[in-house]
Amino acid sequence: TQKDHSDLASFQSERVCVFGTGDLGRSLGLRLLQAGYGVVFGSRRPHSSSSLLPHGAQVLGHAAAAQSAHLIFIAVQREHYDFLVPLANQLKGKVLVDLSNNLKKNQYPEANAEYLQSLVPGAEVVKGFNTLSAWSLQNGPSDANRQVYICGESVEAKQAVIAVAIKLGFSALDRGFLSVARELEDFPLQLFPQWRLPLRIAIGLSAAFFFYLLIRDIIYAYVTQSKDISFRIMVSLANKVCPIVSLIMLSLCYLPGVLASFLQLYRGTKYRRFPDWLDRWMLCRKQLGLLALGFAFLHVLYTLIIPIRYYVWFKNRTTQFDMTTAWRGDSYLSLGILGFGLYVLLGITSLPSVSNALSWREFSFIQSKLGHLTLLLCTAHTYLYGWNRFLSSSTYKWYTPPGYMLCLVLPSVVLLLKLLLITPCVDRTITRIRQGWERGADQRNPKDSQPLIP
Ligand SMILES: NC(=O)C1=CN([C@@H]2O[C@H](COP(=O)(O)OP(=O)(O)OC[C@H]3O[C@@H](n4cnc5c(N)ncnc54)[C@H](OP(=O)(O)O)[C@@H]3O)[C@@H](O)[C@H]2O)C=CC1
Ligand SMILES: [Cu+2]
Repeated sequence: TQKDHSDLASFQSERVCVFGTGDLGRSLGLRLLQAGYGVVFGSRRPHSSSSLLPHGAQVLGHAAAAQSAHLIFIAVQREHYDFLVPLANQLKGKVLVDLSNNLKKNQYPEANAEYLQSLVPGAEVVKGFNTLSAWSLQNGPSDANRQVYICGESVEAKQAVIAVAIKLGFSALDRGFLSVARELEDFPLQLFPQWRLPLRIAIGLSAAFFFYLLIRDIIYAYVTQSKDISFRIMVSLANKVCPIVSLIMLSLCYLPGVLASFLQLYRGTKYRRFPDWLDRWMLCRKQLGLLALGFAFLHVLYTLIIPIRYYVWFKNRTTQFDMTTAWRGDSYLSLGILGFGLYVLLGITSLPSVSNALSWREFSFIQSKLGHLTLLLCTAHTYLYGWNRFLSSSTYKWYTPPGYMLCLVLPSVVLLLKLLLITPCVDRTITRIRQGWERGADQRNPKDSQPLIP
């Protein structure tokens, strides 16, 4: 008869339950049906449910739906979770998958999944799938969106959820116990976390140098000589800000490594953690470097358009050709080009797909040796530029270039420190420290030789 027939059908395909018939519930139900699962929706109004529900799914009240499956996806906002409390009996021993996200970080004292577990202590709560969107679920997993993260206390419950995820075409990563849920709930809210500090530095430096140069070059000229050269803001000023910020950020990218080496040298051991600020700084070196590359790129573009500018074309002067100036001008341009070429190489090798193909030694050769060489070339390029500009020009006074000198201090310091580090005797000591051969460390305190950072 009819009933036997439907029982047989449900016996063949494993049944999964979805609470909530909203956007996410419907998309998830559709994917589950397509993957060959039987889907039972649990809804507050099972009889007046919308026509949007995927074809082939059953809709029941929450209690009845819960009894029909072992695995229940909770596609309902956290605010409404208390409807589950009266269902405690039906939910006993079931696996509840918490899919929920919050609108902002630390919106609630405990993670949504932990809250759910406290409401329904008899069930096994698994956090997961919350990094997907309803939209991507409907379209099926794409390359960029294949990974789902799960966590929970019970291994069996997680296994059951992972099996479903794999059948839906995702790869699931078990992140551990339910205490990780908060971290998973923060994932969708993250906004370029490693980029935040480098971006702030870039914006801060750009703004500072922009206003400094605005006052120094344009307002100063206007006040003292009542000369209006405000048009220079667009290209000349931008083309000063870009290389300055780029050079400083490149130095900031190499400074922490140098500082870390000196710290190890001073402490005489590698078995102690770096201070927090240094750790954080080391972790955003890649972003600092890439932003520096971006500014260098802008500087190149701005420089390339100089010959087609009206202003340059207009003051097409005819003076005596000076060989020395020509040499100096060409060398500084050439150094800039070489520096930029290496800069681009550094940027390319920092891409995960490229750096994965390099051995550790190749990677550190490029990022450290060639990196410092890049810094050296760019610094030399800047020095030569200044020499051309200030020393050989009669219109400039000795006090003209403080802004320019300012941006040279940092790279020069980094390079000098690096030079000190690669002198043979210091280098040998550092190698000894890094290989863990410390003077009598084992005799002093055996614990000293236990690495703190595994
Ligand atoms: N939409 C998305 O792309 C994603 C959503 N999520 C999470 O999934 C959850 C659901 O999101 P979404 O589907 O977009 O939300 P919707 O508002 O579209 O749907 C929520 C559903 O929950 C049910 N519901 C609402 N109020 C109550 C209540 N008081 N008691 C019981 N059930 C109720 C309703 O189903 P019914 O009327 O059938 O009872 C409703 O359709 C949220 O926690 C969200 O953070 C996570 C990742 C992505
Ligand atoms: Cu330059």
